[in-house]
Amino acid sequence: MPLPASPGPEHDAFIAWAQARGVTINGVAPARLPGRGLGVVATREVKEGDVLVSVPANALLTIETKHVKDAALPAGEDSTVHGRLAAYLTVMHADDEVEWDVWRRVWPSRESFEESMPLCWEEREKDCLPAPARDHLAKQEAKLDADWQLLRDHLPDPSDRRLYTYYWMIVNTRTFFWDYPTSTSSKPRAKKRKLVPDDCMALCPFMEYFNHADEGCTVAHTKAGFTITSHRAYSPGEEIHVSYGAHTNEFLLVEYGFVLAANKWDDVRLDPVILPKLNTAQTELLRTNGFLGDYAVTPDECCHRTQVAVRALLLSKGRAEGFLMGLDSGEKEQEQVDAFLVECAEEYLKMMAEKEQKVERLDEGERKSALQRRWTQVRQVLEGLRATLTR
Ligand SMILES: C[S@@+](CC[C@H](N)C(=O)[O-])C[C@H]1O[C@@H](n2cnc3c(N)ncnc32)[C@H](O)[C@@H]1O
Repeated sequence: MPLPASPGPEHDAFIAWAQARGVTINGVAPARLPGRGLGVVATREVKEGDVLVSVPANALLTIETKHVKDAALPAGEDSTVHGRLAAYLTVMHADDEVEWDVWRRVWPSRESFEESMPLCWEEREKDCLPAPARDHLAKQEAKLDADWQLLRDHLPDPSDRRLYTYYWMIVNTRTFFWDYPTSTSSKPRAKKRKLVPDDCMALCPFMEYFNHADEGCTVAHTKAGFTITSHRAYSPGEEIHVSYGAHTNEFLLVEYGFVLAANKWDDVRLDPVILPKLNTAQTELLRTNGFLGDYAVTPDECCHRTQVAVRALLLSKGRAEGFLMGLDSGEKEQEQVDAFLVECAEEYLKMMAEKEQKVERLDEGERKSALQRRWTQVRQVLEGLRATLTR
């Protein structure tokens, strides 16, 4: 594979700046990749176990970084790391002197986020998302709104929600999990603070160039900083990924603005057809046992939660409980359960036809293509499942 050209002088300047801060880059470089913005490719033969990138803790941008602390943003209980980092970036937006100016010059534009991220879509476009993605988006909107309400008065323009949203998405899509927030302070033995996982965030120079795949290089961190180590061999010119986590395509669409063509973690949730069928007692049985919702299916199988929910619908409370508690293998009624699941798949296929028509009426562009891709995948999963269960 030919080696790609540098994506531009701003990237060369950023890499030189990062290296001067102790970032090591070994056998990889950023490149422009169709449909994925920038990504990382191998510049030589890479072997499994090669350390490709290392980033020292003092090169990270976290809420412990001195100039972030100096911004003196509210740090009370309700203030999230996500919100504060986004506020810091917003405060610095018009400051040309900021030391990391060269870094933000390699970030995607506001316009490109606004195309890809459902958070910025119009209501009629959001309405075309599958229900579980729409629910996830509502939670994300609530988080953004809480951060915005808490921090807006500390920003240069408290009415510019659009700019704050841009930096909030930068933090959302470009940070790595970092739970040693005090390691950049002068106290090396400082205890690890207890943070909720959502709040363990650091912007990591260069590492953020890596795109996601369902399997990728190993990302590790210690108090000293991060390393990215190859999990397999790569040829020169080949794209190298990290995995952002075991995420479904609907999670990726809402959190990162894309869906993967091949994703071993993907599934379709049957919630929109199963939940409305449950009566109060069935709902209660499932809720009290932690089985309400998230009824995942793939073309080959239905998850245990789905098996439990269908038994709650079809069997007596006692028998459903027996299965739920693992006292009954459930084999006796498996055929009945499978037939019911085929009906659910068919109902979903009928229901989604209406959504697909709505998608067709949207303007051409990235948003419509992402929705079309997702609904095609949903259809393939449901048709595959129907074929498996009627075989
Ligand atoms: C950490 S950044 C990766 C670098 C980014 N592509 C860029 O141009 O700077 C994460 C963003 O990259 C894009 N991305 C990551 N993995 C992708 C993939 N497999 N396919 C398409 N876009 C991807 C999404 O826009 C995501 O929000």
